[in-house]
Amino acid sequence: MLRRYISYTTNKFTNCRHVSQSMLQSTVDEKSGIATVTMNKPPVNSLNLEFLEEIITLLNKLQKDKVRGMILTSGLQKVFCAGLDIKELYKPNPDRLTKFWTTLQDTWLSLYTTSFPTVSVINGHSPAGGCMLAMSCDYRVMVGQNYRIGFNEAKLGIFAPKWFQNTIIAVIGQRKAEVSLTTGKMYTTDEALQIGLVDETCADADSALKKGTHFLNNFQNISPWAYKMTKDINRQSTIQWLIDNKQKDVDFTVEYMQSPGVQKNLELYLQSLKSLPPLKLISEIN
Ligand SMILES: CC/C=C\C/C=C\CCC/C=C/CC(=O)SCCNC(=O)CCNC(=O)[C@H](O)C(C)(C)COP(=O)(O)OP(=O)(O)OC[C@H]1O[C@@H](n2cnc3c(N)ncnc32)[C@H](O)[C@@H]1OP(=O)(O)O
Repeated sequence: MLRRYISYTTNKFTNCRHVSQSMLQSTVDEKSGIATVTMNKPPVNSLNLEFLEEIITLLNKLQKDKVRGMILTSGLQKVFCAGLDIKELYKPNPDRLTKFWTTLQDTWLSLYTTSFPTVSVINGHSPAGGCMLAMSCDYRVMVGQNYRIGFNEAKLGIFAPKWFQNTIIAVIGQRKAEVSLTTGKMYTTDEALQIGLVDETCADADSALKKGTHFLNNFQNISPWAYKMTKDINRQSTIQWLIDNKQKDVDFTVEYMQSPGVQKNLELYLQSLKSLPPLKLISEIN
């Protein structure tokens, strides 16, 4: 297990509080109370067990600190988040896979039900679980024209669980979600804006952070209680479904992922990741 550490410092010149874990950096602006959380797990911010555990720990901390909002972004050059770490799914140890999937459910529950508003600034490619991370925030701003976003699970020969699909339906609607999930299409920034996968686009990361802050400022005069109750009621059926079916979802996934057909598909996909030239894969799957 990676050595993990958390440190808290306050910078007296910028009035920002920094929380640094090994794969996540968080800076809270003292004046606005907005936390900027930067994912930094090279090469591609893939979601493995330890990374998910860090995300949950940080969300709990931000909740305890009563931040007013959070912006989630990436510190990497061209990837927001490459989705689930495929190494957690390929030739898995059943005990670890059980823990991984349970932690994934808990991460989603924590992020989807935060007591503070959340924005993702998508400053790089964002396939599958990476797109889901963005969908689980309240608002999305995508940067530039060079990146792709979408749900390419079908291209890996796997499918997204019900709670995952319902989260997408809540954002883009049933029909678009079905087409998007069954075709595995990866969208350009403009296409993503057009189908409602993202709320705004802009040329550079700085402007995207400003747009994110602008969205969070909408809540300055909204009671945190009214915000949280409204969000809970809106998202209740999907959240409740997962709470009621957590164990079933884990048992099914652990069995399904270990089946020979799924393992063969993942093996072929991992090989294609290695053999294709940089970024070819994402463009191939458009
Ligand atoms: C709150 C919870 C949120 C969400 C989750 C909820 C539910 C999830 C349930 C649904 C299931 C989802 C399934 C998935 O997410 S599977 C993952 C799908 N991801 C992909 O298909 C991305 C594949 N990667 C790429 O297309 C490119 O790597 C990318 C465009 C991202 C970056 O290209 P670049 O040229 O910059 O880098 P590469 O040379 O391709 O990669 C560098 C090394 O990283 C390895 N890699 C890439 N992606 C992954 C990954 N997802 N998992 C593990 N490893 C990955 C790649 O193999 C390279 O490795 P080395 O060759 O250097 O060893």
